[in-house]
Parts: sequence; structure tokens; C-alpha cells
Amino acid sequence: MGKLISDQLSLQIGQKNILHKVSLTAHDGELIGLIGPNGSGKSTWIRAMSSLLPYHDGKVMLKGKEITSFPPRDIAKMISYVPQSISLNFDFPVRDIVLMGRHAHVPRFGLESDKDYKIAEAAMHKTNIDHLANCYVNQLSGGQLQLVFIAKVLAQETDILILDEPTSSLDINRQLQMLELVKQLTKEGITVIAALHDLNLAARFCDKLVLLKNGEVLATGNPENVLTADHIYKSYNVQSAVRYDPLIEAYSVTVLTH
Ligand SMILES: Nc1ncnc2c1ncn2[C@@H]1O[C@H](COP(=O)(O)OP(=O)(O)OP(=O)(O)O)[C@@H](O)[C@H]1O
Repeated sequence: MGKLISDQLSLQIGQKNILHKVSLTAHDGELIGLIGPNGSGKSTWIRAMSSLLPYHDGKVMLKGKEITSFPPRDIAKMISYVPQSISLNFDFPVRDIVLMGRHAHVPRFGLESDKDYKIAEAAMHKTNIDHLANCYVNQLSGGQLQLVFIAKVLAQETDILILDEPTSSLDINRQLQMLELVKQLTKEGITVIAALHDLNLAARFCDKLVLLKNGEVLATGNPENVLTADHIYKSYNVQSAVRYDPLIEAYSVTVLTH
């Protein structure tokens, strides 16, 4: 049985159909990439699977029960979510933001314990932001802020991470570091679902890809089966060449013409 399942999920916003019968099954330790052009529905699906948007048909199953049956605090102990863009109307030191990841673990009306502080420090270490711990978040670059929010979800210690374009603000070095970190987490049994725009990184790191077009799943499976020139043309409307690259032991996509 899958840990998180989207079963024939359909979702409308106002009168507009955004997702139509989209399905995926995420198991322990899997890294699943959601790919597809702008506006194809990746963020909406991610928010529905994180219980942040109501769906209208189909269902999301979390560890065998429909997600709507869990109180939010219980969901926060199982799923953590990082949105695509983060805007902050408040200014806190990085350490405090990361510590907020412990919220669901701290007793109501209680304070963080030494253990919570230690977990937050370890999360900052894993994401290479120890040196930013005392900086105020409004002084950070977009990429640094992205890493802070990844540290926050690591501190949340959930076994499902849902990440909306986790590498979008990162330089090429930090993109690799981020996906290597995510891959390492999957080896510890954590399940990760991530929306990704970079098809080459998606092919290299994900166990499974789900390709969306206009709110529907066009293809799903391992990167080799999903990233074909035909699928890429049907979804992104570009001609491409897809080749196995022995240097990185993964498929790589070269866009030829649009
Ligand atoms: N609040 C909203 N009201 C109306 N339409 C919306 C709303 N949010 C999203 N949409 C529409 O839903 C569709 C899917 O958007 P979504 O953000 O999920 O796509 P995406 O694949 O994540 O795009 P991108 O790659 O550009 O981030 C788009 O057509 C968008 O205009």
C-alpha cells in the first residue's frame, strides 16, 4: 500500500477545472517528480496532497486513511510542505524560523525543549546554513531563504516531504546539493514529492516522474518511460532529443526547437 495516494483527484477553483482525475502512489523512500509546463497544475496538486486545498472528486489517502479525516496537527506530524515562493511579512532570525518546524511536536502552551533546539541545529547543518542561524530572514537572498525553509521542514521530522520547486532559486552547485540531500533522505525511508522544472535534474534524481498537461496526467513511470521526445512534444510543444548520458548515468533532454 502507498504511503500517500492521490486517487483520481479532481479539483476546481471557482468554475474552472484545474485538475482532472490525477493519480499517483508514493511509497516509502521514493522521490517522485511532478513535471509539466507552466500552469499544468503541479502546485495545485501539491497543495491538494498537502491538505491545503479541498478537492471535489476522488481522494487523497494518507497512510491508509483519507487525508480529510486527520486533524491539521496530525497531518503536520506526517507531511511537511514547502511552497514555491515564500514571502514573509515578519522578520525573525533564521534559527527561530527553523525552530517553527517543531511546532506540531511542542505541547500546546509549552516551550521548545533542548531536543527541539538540537533538531533545529541539525537541520541547519544538513542544509549548510549554520552560518546564517543568527541572520534575520529579510536580509537573505531568495536561495538562502529556500534553504531556510527546507531546514524548517527537516526540523518538522515528517516522513513525507512535499516540495514545490525546491531548486528554483538555487545556483547549480546548491541545486545539486539540494537534490543529493533529498535523495539521502529517501534512503532513510522518507517519501518526497517535488515539482521540478529542470527535466535533467528530474531524470537524474527521481525514481518516478508524473508528467502533467492541462491538469491531466499525460505519462507516469520511471524517467526513461516518461521523458520521451513524443511526451515532451505533447506536453511542452517543443522538439527535443532524449539520450542516456553515461557520465551521470541518467537520461538527459536537449531542447531543439520550439
Ligand atoms: N486561485 C486560483 N484561481 C483561479 N485559477 C487558479 C488559481 N490558482 C491556480 N489557478 C490556475 O490553475 C492552473 C494550474 O496552476 P498551477 O499553479 O497549479 O500550475 P503549475 O503547473 O504549478 O504552474 P507553474 O509551473 O507556472 O508554477 C493555472 O491555469 C492557474 O491559472
